[in-house]
Amino acid sequence: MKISVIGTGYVGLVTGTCLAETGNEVVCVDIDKAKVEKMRNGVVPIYEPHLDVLFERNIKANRLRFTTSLEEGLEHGEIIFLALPTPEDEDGSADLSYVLNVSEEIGIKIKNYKVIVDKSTVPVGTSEKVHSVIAKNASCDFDVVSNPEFLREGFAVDDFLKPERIIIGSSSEKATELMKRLYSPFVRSGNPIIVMDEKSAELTKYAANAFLATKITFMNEIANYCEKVGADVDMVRAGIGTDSRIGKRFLFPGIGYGGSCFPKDVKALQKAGKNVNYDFKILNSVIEINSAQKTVLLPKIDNYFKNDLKGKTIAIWGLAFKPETDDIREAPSIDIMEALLQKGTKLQVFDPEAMPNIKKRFGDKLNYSQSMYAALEGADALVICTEWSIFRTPDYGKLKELLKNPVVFDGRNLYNVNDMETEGFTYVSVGRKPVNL
Ligand SMILES: NC(=O)c1ccc[n+]([C@@H]2O[C@H](COP(=O)([O-])OP(=O)(O)OC[C@H]3O[C@@H](n4cnc5c(N)ncnc54)[C@H](O)[C@@H]3O)[C@@H](O)[C@H]2O)c1
Ligand SMILES: O=c1ccn([C@@H]2O[C@H](COP(=O)(O)OP(=O)(O)O[C@H]3O[C@H](CO)[C@@H](O)[C@H](O)[C@H]3O)[C@@H](O)[C@H]2O)c(=O)[nH]1
Repeated sequence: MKISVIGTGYVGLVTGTCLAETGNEVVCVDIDKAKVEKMRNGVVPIYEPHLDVLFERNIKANRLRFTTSLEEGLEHGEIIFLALPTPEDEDGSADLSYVLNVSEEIGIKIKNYKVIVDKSTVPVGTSEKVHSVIAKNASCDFDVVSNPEFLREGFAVDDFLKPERIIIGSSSEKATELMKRLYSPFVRSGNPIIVMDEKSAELTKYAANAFLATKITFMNEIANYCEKVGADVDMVRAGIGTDSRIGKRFLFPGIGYGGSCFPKDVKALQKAGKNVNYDFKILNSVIEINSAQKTVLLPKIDNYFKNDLKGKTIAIWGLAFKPETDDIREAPSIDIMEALLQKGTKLQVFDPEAMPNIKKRFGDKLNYSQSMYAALEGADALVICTEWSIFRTPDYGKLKELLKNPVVFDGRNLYNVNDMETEGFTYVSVGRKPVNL
C-alpha cells in the first residue's frame, strides 16, 4: 500500500520504517529540514534500538523516503498518518495546534480520497475536530481514523512489529477495511485489532497511560511507606506481582515516571476532565506524588552531607528518562541535577546515549564524562537516575577506588542491599533499608 507519515519523531519514524518493512511504499514528511537531510543521508536522527537496520534496509529497497513537502506526502499516500507533537499547553491540556494546522493544510491540498489517521495522542473529540477542519476546504471525500500508538521508547520497533493490540477508532467501513489490511501482517499471532468509535479509541490511549502511571505511583507510595516501617519494597513487589490480577510489570518503584508521554498525558486527561466538570481525583494525586517522587533522594543526600553540599562533587549515572533511549523529556535526572546545582555541587555526569541532549539543556553547568567510571573520579558520592544495563554489575573495587567516599544513592534500586552492605558501601535506595549509613 502507499503510505505517508507526517512527522518523523519517535512515533512517525518507527511507524514509517516498520510499515515499509512489511512491503508498503512509505513517504515520511517532516517540517525540520535538517532532520530530513540527515535521514536522506541514511542517518537515523534518534537513538532507538534496531531502528537503524530496518531504516537502512528499506531505504535501499526504495520503500522508504523522506521529504519536507506535505504536497508530496499527500500525493503519494492513500493512508496519511499524523504523528505530530501534542505537547502540554500552559494549562495542562494537550496542544492540538500541530495536528489542526497540518489538518487545515491537508484540507486545502488533498485531491482524491484519503484516510487520515491520527496516531498522535489526542483528547476525546479530536477526530471530529480534524474532520471538520479538513472538510472546510476539501473538495474530495476523505475519512478520519483514530489509531493511537502504544509503543515504548527503547522497545519501539519491537512494540510496533508485535503489538499486543491495534486500536482502530472509525465510523467508516471503507477506512476500517484499509486499516485492517495494513495491520494484518502485525497481528498474525492472533493479537486483536479492536475496532471502536473514534472517541473511545482516543480515550483508550489516555486511559492506558494514566493507568500505568497510577500503577507506578502506587508502588512509589508503597516504597515510601516501606521506608517508614522497615519493610522491603522489592519483597512486596515480588509478593504482589505474582498475583496475575496485578501482574509483574510496571511495579518498579524509583524516582518517578518521566518521558514524553506519561507526564503530559496524565495532565491532559486531568484537564479534559475539568473541562466537563469531572474531577479526576486519582490523577490529581498521581501528579502530585510523582512530582515529589522525582526528588525523593534529595533529602537523603542532604542528610548524609549534613546539609552542606556546597563544593561537593556528585557523580550522576543515567540522564535519559529511561534506559535505551536518548530522550530526556521530563527525566527525573533533570530535577535532581537542578536541585543539586542550586545547592552548589559540582556534577560529573554520564549517560550512554542522552549526553548530547542534556548538553543542549545544561551547557557547561555540568562536567560530561567519557565513561561511567570517569564520572566517579574524585566524586563524594554517586547518584543513579536511570537503570541502564551497563550500570547493573559494576566493578565494586573500581567504584571504591575512584569515589572519594563509597557512597551510592540509587534511584532505581539496581543493587542488592546485602551485597552493598558487605562491600562496605553506604547505600541508599528507594523503599529499602539504607546500609552503612
Ligand atoms: N514518543 C513516544 O514514545 C510516543 C508513543 C506513543 C504516542 N506518542 C504520541 O505521538 C505523538 C508524536 O510523538 P513523538 O514522540 O513522535 O514526537 P516528536 O516530538 O519526537 O516528533 C514529532 C515530529 O513532528 C515534526 N513536525 C512538527 N510539526 C510538523 C509539521 N507541521 N509537519 C511535519 N512535521 C512536523 C517534528 O519536526 C518532529 O520531527 C505525540 O502525540 C505523542 O504523545 C508518543
Ligand atoms: O515499573 C516502572 C515502569 C516505568 N517506570 C518509569 O515510567 C516512565 C515511562 O516508562 P515506559 O512506559 O517504559 O516508557 P515510555 O516510552 O514513556 O512509554 C509509555 O508512554 C508511551 C507514549 O504514550 C506509550 O506508548 C507506552 O505504551 C507507555 O509505556 C519512565 O520514566 C520509567 O522509568 C517506572 O518508574 N517504573
